[in-house]
Amino acid sequence: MKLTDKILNRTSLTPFYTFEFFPPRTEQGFHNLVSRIERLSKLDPLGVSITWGAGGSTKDWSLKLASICRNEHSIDTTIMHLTCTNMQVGLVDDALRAAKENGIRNILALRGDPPRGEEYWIPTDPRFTSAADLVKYIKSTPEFGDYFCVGVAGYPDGHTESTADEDAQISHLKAKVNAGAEFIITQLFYDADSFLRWHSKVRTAGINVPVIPGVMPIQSYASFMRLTKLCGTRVPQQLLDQINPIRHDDQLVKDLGIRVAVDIVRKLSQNNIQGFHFCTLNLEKSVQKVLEQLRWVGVHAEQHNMLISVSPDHPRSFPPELVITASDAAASASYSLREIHPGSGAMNSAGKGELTSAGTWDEFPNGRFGDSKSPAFGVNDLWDSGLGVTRQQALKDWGLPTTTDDISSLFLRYLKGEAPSTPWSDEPLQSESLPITPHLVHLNSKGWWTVGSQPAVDAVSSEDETYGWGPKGGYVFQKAFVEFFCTKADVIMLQERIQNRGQGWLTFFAANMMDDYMTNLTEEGSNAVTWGVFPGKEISSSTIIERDSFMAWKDEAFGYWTQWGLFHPPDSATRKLLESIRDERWLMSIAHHDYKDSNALWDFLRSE
Ligand SMILES: Cc1cc2nc3c(=O)[nH]c(=O)nc-3n(C[C@H](O)[C@H](O)[C@H](O)COP(=O)(O)OP(=O)(O)OC[C@H]3O[C@@H](n4cnc5c(N)ncnc54)[C@H](O)[C@@H]3O)c2cc1C
Ligand SMILES: NC(=O)c1ccc[n+]([C@@H]2O[C@H](COP(=O)([O-])OP(=O)(O)OC[C@H]3O[C@@H](n4cnc5c(N)ncnc54)[C@H](O)[C@@H]3O)[C@@H](O)[C@H]2O)c1
Repeated sequence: MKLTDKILNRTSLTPFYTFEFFPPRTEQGFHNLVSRIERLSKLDPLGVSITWGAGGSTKDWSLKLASICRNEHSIDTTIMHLTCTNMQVGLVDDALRAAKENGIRNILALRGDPPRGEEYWIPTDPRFTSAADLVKYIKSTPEFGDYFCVGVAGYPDGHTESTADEDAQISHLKAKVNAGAEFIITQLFYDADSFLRWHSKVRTAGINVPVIPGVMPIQSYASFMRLTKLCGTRVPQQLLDQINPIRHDDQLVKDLGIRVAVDIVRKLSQNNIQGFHFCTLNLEKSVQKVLEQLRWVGVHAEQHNMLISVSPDHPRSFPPELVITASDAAASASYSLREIHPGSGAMNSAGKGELTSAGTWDEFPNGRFGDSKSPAFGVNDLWDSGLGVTRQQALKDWGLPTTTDDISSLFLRYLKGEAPSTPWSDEPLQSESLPITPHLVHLNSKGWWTVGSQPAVDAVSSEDETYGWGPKGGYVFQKAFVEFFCTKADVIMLQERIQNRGQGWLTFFAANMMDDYMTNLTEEGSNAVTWGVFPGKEISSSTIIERDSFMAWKDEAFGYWTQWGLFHPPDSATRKLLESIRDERWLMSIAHHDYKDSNALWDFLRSE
């Protein structure tokens, strides 16, 4: 069903809400997301939306997920995001056709990555340079025009790239509506007053289609800081003052995130905003809590709904498992660090409290890269926008390498703080890396280009400024690991040394672009390399290195060589170098399990 029809046909005055999901990185994550969406559909969202990886990078998974929502979970209002720039010729039509064949009637029409100029030399569809082009195209193509309800994005805090003032940006939004857009979903924001001011300007400008504000309950300090930066969202000082002192306590951060989302939604709904778009980050607990606290789901919702329904004959009904009692509410008020992994049986248990127990297994860990089975695994940005830098920035920061020594030199400059980033590390080294920096310098000097690492840590306070995470009063542990690109000969040499001299302390994964793979772990082998022990909780592992997560990450890691190369002409020495490295090198991850010996990994790697 078209979203606009669904909005028009509503009888309840309770605001509506939609949930946004992205296609997970791993098959297990995908499978778990499907169950998650099924559970969340019981919260009675008006619809769900599925993001589209930049340039079509997730096209098959986005379509599959949208189709499952529409056809298996009977979420008749499924919105598929679709970007148009940097898409290969024909992909827009293919995607629209596939959506139509699967009964998906709503498209969020987006521009996507900034259009690439000729300098990129890849064949992309020249018809599309902005979202307005896509809206016009859908609406003017007989095959699609009437079938799809088309929405566009709005930016209450302004668009990151735009230098235009607010009025000009609102005129641009109006141009998208004039082109045929029927609803607007907004970018995330955390200043409700500022949103209301922007919204009233939007209405004054004559934009009358539904405007659905994007709300993201904060899930972790790191993802909040990263995503607000990427989206150009202004974070009010008051919120920074609240979150900064608790940033090491994941539980308190999640609780704050729920409170902030509830406050924003409450304020907006008191000011006649009729619907909300929740960015779930593929997690379910926070959104569920927000809706409970607003009393839009649960036993209160029925009372609330009865009170404000337009027609008392048609109150919104809720499935019995969502009707929570006072004791359930008390139990769910405190989160459990318990990891209920899929397959343990808990995922399938139906009935009262189902959402609470089945949905929490991956709330924590939310550490460095989490659990590959989690639908939320590997979320670095919301739509896979890749390197996230402009060509000018890439040239400025990473130069024009033509030899492998130039590459080593970039990595060394990064480690010394002289280069702000590498394609694999968009932020400067974290303070935890300082004690191991000389070792990293040594590895990079010999052409083992490191992309990630951590030092060994033995029972440091969970409140420690550098290493701490999780609730207060706990202790955290880390095994040393390092991940780097090297030659196949290096992988074979290290494999032999690990086997002959590692005394069982070292495990590794290595793979190349073509999925050739080596490890000394068994098929099911898994390494928890970061864990914490907290009062009254089970042990929590926040970083696990295992086959699936490594293989998902290595695809991304090799993809960055390709994306870096695209900044340079095909015949250039730089492009050729980057592509040959991508095609020939391996990515290797080595962990040392003796976390009590902080030098063990580094001594091993230095020994000849
Ligand atoms: C709710 C939401 C969902 C999203 N989902 C995805 C997703 O699934 N996948 C993905 O890759 N990205 C997604 N994005 C990100 C989006 O692709 C980027 O923000 C992109 O940079 C801009 O897309 P747009 O559709 O808003 O572009 P446009 O509306 O085309 O605007 C792009 C830029 O050009 C400026 N501009 C263009 N024409 C004019 C004009 N005539 N006058 C003035 N300014 C102009 C705009 O102000 C803006 O700065 C999403 C964003 C939002 C808010
Ligand atoms: N299963 C896996 O093997 C897997 C899966 C996903 C991600 N990853 C790794 O996780 C990293 C991304 O995780 P994150 O977003 O939490 O990263 P992060 O920013 O937290 O960095 C992780 C750690 O690596 C250090 N680091 C950063 N750049 C480095 C470099 N060039 N050399 C050595 N150390 C460096 C940082 O200081 C930090 O201590 C990737 O770089 C990758 O190494 C691994």
